[in-house]
Amino acid sequence: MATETSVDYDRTKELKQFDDTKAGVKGLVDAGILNIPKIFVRPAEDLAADELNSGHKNVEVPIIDVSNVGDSIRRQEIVNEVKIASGEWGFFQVINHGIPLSVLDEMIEGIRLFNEQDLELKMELYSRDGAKKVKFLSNFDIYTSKALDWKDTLQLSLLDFDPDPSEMPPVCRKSTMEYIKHLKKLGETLFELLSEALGLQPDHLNSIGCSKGCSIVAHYYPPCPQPELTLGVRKHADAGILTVLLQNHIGGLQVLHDDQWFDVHPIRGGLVINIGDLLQVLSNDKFKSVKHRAIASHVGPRISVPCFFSGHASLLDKPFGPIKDLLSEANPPRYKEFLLKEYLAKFFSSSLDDNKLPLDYYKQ
Ligand SMILES: O=C(O)CCC(=O)C(=O)O
Ligand SMILES: [Fe+2]
Repeated sequence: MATETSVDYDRTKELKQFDDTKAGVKGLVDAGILNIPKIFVRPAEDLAADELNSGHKNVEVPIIDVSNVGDSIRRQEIVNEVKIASGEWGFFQVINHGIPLSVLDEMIEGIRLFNEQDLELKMELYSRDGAKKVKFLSNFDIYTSKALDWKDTLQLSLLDFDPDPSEMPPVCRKSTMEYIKHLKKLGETLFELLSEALGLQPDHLNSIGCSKGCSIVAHYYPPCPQPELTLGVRKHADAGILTVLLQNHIGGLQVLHDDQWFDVHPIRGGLVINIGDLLQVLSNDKFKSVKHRAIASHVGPRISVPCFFSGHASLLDKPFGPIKDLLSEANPPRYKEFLLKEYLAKFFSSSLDDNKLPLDYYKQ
């Protein structure tokens, strides 16, 4: 018992020392470390378990070409592809979605510049304050996780998709504002397609507020000297409604499908879309929120910019559960109704390592 306490104490101290630098993982790499600190090393049993199910390569996460989505025949085909991908994989990539390549490239470049600017400027934003709309940090669950992830994050909460530009970090302000404008439109299109894929009116998910608010969580994964000992992001499912993820060319995102990890290969100009826990609930399990992770790598930086659509703030106090129009005697609700604010509080107070997901509390 005494030993356990002293081990815990040392770990807590190390975590705090790392946190206090406010320099994140990039700070470690800039200092020239050759061995990753212990706080990033995954438990031996997790490392061993990975050996069993790595690397099935001959099947790809579905790629959906959404050009001509306004053409009624093509739209039906796209809706069908979205339905199959959302039900079987929980993941797909979209291409020809209408966001110009220059906007995507500049968004990634803005995040690179943010992370590579003078440390003093980044440190000013380093915070764990949940109320802050713009903040920089490493590992949101730093003090509760089994091992830290090899990444730093810039978090931007965009309630109503209408941020005040002056709150954005200057170095990525213009690129982010431009990207957000396009993202809002793409979000609405995706929620239309997903509504149709569920057999609902096209505006159903938009009209309940699904596309009305999001958080952009831009990750910067520095090159890692011992990538086999850690991860970029641990295995988890996304807690929101829908995630739209932009990534640079490095790769590393993997999806769990049939108990195997599959790489999500970066496609230039493509965006990765995945169903979050809340859309699994809304769809009464027709769509799957699937576990995924990002591996660490000797090469980098990898940059990824997930946008988590989590709905309009007005949803927070209303009962949330499977969409009533989808329910019948043959398809009874698989979740009891809950309040989104309670669900989110559960998510943010737990760690990505927790076996019991917030969603499990409401399963019936
Ligand atoms: O960086 C990635 O590709 C994945 C990030 C992710 O899954 C997350 O932030 O929830
Ligand atoms: Fe995720």
